[in-house]
Amino acid sequence: MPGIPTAAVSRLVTYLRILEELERAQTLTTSSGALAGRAQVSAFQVRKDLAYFGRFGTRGMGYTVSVLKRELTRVLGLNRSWNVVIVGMGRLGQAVAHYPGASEYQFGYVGLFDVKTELIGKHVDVPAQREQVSGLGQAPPPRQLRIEHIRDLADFAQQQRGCQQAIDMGFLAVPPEHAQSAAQSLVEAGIKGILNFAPTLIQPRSKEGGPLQEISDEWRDVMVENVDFLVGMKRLAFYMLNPQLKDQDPEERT
Ligand SMILES: NC(=O)c1ccc[n+]([C@@H]2O[C@H](COP(=O)([O-])OP(=O)(O)OC[C@H]3O[C@@H](n4cnc5c(N)ncnc54)[C@H](O)[C@@H]3O)[C@@H](O)[C@H]2O)c1
Repeated sequence: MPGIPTAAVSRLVTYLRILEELERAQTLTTSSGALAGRAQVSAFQVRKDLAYFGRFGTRGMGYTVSVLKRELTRVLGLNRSWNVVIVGMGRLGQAVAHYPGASEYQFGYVGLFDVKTELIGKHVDVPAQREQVSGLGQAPPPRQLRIEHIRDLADFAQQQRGCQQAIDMGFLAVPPEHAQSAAQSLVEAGIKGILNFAPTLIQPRSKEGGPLQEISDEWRDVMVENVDFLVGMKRLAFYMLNPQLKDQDPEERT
């Protein structure tokens, strides 16, 4: 598959959300025009984004909502479960742990880590993982997880692998000055996906003695996604002051 623009993948998430709303409203079919209207992009853009992954509709007939929803769920990898640990159980870590939305997409918290003595051993309610992606069933009651010390992460990850429950992702919710070392702990524990909430860039470690761009083995294939709501606020401020500069990306024009 050729490289796919990040913006296209973000839009797929938006289309999936729209399809879920359509399904809740018991709408059976939709079209690229209708999806485009709700997603505020062009119909051409919707067709182009979907075409990266295959053919989902019938020309002139549009899309069956349930089929397109199922296909986008599959394309986005949301039809399988993802085991997640949260590193940093301060204000943000606790809020993320409690938020039930992630479990609707099979993101299940399996471990919570921190360094603060007063937090270690504390139990935190996390949402139970849903068996089905449909999100229509009754939410199961929450589970409790114990906050562990970050130095126990590698052993914990190994135990998880031993029972076929390998950790897929780590959510990094530590202060920026600790983000790099916490990311290193995740990577040394064999975790390949990092969702970094700290306002700092995580740098892959280079091979010892090698050139800077030569990534060390444990960092190979590690994916880092940065999440920062302040980026959205700054962009909003810019466009509020410069509304005439708000335009679609060139690739979004029909
Ligand atoms: N992306 C966003 O939109 C967004 C929003 C809010 C906060 N943040 C960022 O998220 C991070 C956390 O914010 P907060 O308000 O929860 O901070 P906080 O101080 O309440 O919590 C941080 C926690 O990380 C722990 N910690 C420090 N070093 C650690 C390590 N090496 N391993 C494990 N745990 C460690 C601390 O003991 C503390 O409990 C900050 O970097 C903040 O800037 C991002």
